[in-house]
Amino acid sequence: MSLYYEAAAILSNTEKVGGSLKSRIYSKKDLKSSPANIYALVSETSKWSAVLKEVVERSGILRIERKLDPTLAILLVHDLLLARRGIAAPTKHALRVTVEKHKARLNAEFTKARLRREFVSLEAFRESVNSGEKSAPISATGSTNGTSNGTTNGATNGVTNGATKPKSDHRHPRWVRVNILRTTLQEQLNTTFMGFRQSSDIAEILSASGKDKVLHIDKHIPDLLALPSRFDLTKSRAYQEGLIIFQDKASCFPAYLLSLDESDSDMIDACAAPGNKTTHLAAFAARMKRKKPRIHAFERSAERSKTLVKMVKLAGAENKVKIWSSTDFLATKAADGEFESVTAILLDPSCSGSGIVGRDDEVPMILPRRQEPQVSTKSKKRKKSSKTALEANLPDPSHMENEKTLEEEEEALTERLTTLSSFQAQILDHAMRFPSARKIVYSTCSIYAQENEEVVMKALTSDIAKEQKWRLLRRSEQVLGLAKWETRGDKIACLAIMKERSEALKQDFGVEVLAGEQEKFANYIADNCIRCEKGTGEGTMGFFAAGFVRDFDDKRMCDNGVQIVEALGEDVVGKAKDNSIDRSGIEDQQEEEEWKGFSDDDVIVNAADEIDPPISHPEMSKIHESRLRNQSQKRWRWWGVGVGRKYRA
Ligand SMILES: C[S@@+](CC[C@H](N)C(=O)[O-])C[C@H]1O[C@@H](n2cnc3c(N)ncnc32)[C@H](O)[C@@H]1O
Repeated sequence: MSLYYEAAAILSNTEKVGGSLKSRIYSKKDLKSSPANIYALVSETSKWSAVLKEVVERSGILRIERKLDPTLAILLVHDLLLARRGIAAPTKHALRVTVEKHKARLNAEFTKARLRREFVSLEAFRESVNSGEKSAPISATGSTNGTSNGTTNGATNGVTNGATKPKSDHRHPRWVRVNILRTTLQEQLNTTFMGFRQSSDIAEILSASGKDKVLHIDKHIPDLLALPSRFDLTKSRAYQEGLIIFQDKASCFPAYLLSLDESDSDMIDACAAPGNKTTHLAAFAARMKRKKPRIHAFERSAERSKTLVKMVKLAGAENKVKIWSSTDFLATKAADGEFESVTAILLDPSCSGSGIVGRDDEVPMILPRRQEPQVSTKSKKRKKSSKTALEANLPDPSHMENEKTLEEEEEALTERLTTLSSFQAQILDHAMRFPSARKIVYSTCSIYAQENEEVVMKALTSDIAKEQKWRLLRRSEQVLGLAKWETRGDKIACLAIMKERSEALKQDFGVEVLAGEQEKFANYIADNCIRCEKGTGEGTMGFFAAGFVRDFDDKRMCDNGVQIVEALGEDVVGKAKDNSIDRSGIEDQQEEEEWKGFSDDDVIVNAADEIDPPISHPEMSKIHESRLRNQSQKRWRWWGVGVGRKYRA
């Protein structure tokens, strides 16, 4: 019986453990039931949850059985109605008895739910739900009001009360990258995908069922295919032998954006595990004719390093990749001879993972609403009249409790983003120090501007960027597929960041950027950045990528100041006072706040997992405290140093 309690507890995630549902199950040490059984129960119930919500609500069992909570109820009702052996508990177990008492009523509601969806048999209904088709909730009028991809409204446990409409009507396709280190696109089309119809329209893939043999060849990234979301390729020879790799389209942007050419030498993948981008880089490197570059792949976590080793081997990239297992990229010496010929760096650091599809939508569970017990009209009236006028005007205490939790959650998120953003800026700063590097691609699977545009803007105005003449890779210079990609950086966020700092600039240094020019600069930055949105018709996860370059030969081109002037026009106003800034104090602070690292407690399941370690290191709270104390002053100064100098120039 622990199976149902344990599954319900993991779904509720009251301890707010980070990571995907799968990793939460498999990393929990004290489970009595098998993790595989728990995961199977939860994911099967998830598929049916829109239907089961209706069945449970219409049967009214939550009103009668007060000890049953909605999560437990939906799991038990799933097994009662749909599992071959029914509820997995002794016949006399109290929970089993409680639910089985209502078997006739539940069965009747389940049949009605099936007929409302116009399925003549249970088999047809099952087949459809398993392929991800019509399990959508049915409204009172009988029309569907969403898909089974229930929304979580930002909740971390993947559970919704079913009252809200799912966020998006788009399914997420199964993206498959053909690994050209082992095969070719044509070979895969002739073998693994033999008999598949090719569709030029991604929309067709998004709406296809798991059984449809249809694929779409992506028009932005080479050797990338989209298949229906539930199409199972895990048992195919091609997947098991590394001929194809599951990799979201957005996650293919960074290696492609690095646009390796014959002038490139060695490269670094600074945050490599599980290795999707490392092996993608290796695939591009394999196309280089003149040189045989080496890829240095760094991974700080020992556990993840093992996965990296496996994935690199499976992809056939061992002879191209030097794996630096359990090695912190930040601890490398940029001037070390080993890295003297590194020309390109890929930075895909730990992030909030907020863009990942499958983290919060992975096992969407649409729960039935709690139902109040039926109270007789008489007692209702009595209750109502006993409330004083004052009591009636007080907010509902349960609502207050919710508000507090939301506030706390928001605060925790802000704190987390601040920490991540400063780590990301630090790693970008470090990458800019490699003497021969002339290309860097920075990426995250985050939707938050703090981890994206803000990091880019900080980096652009950092001392090292100015010293080493790094600038943003312009859209017009990007590889064609990505220059054509229409979803660009967040202009509004860029403008807000610009304004925020501009005010500080004015106060600290007397530099003023006129409103119109701020907008121009913000648009310029945003247009050179690339974003992917999740839940759109493009079928990508939420993602961000930006490139930085420096051209050794053309000093004018690579001058960061020139770039800003270029964006704003020569007549930009900059009335900088000649304030000399004591940089040493700022550097000392940064030294003190040396990065202590994240706890990497996610379980890596396969190479398709874009896993970011949740932050739960006890050292973190100490770092936060000191960081928060110093943060705002430091942030303004950091920005001020770069931009201030430019305007003084
Ligand atoms: C977003 S994941 C990378 C995903 C990977 N690029 C891919 O496409 O498969 C970030 C990884 O960077 C690692 N990491 C974080 N900080 C690091 C550091 N300072 N040095 C090396 N690895 C780091 C984390 O352990 C994590 O495995």
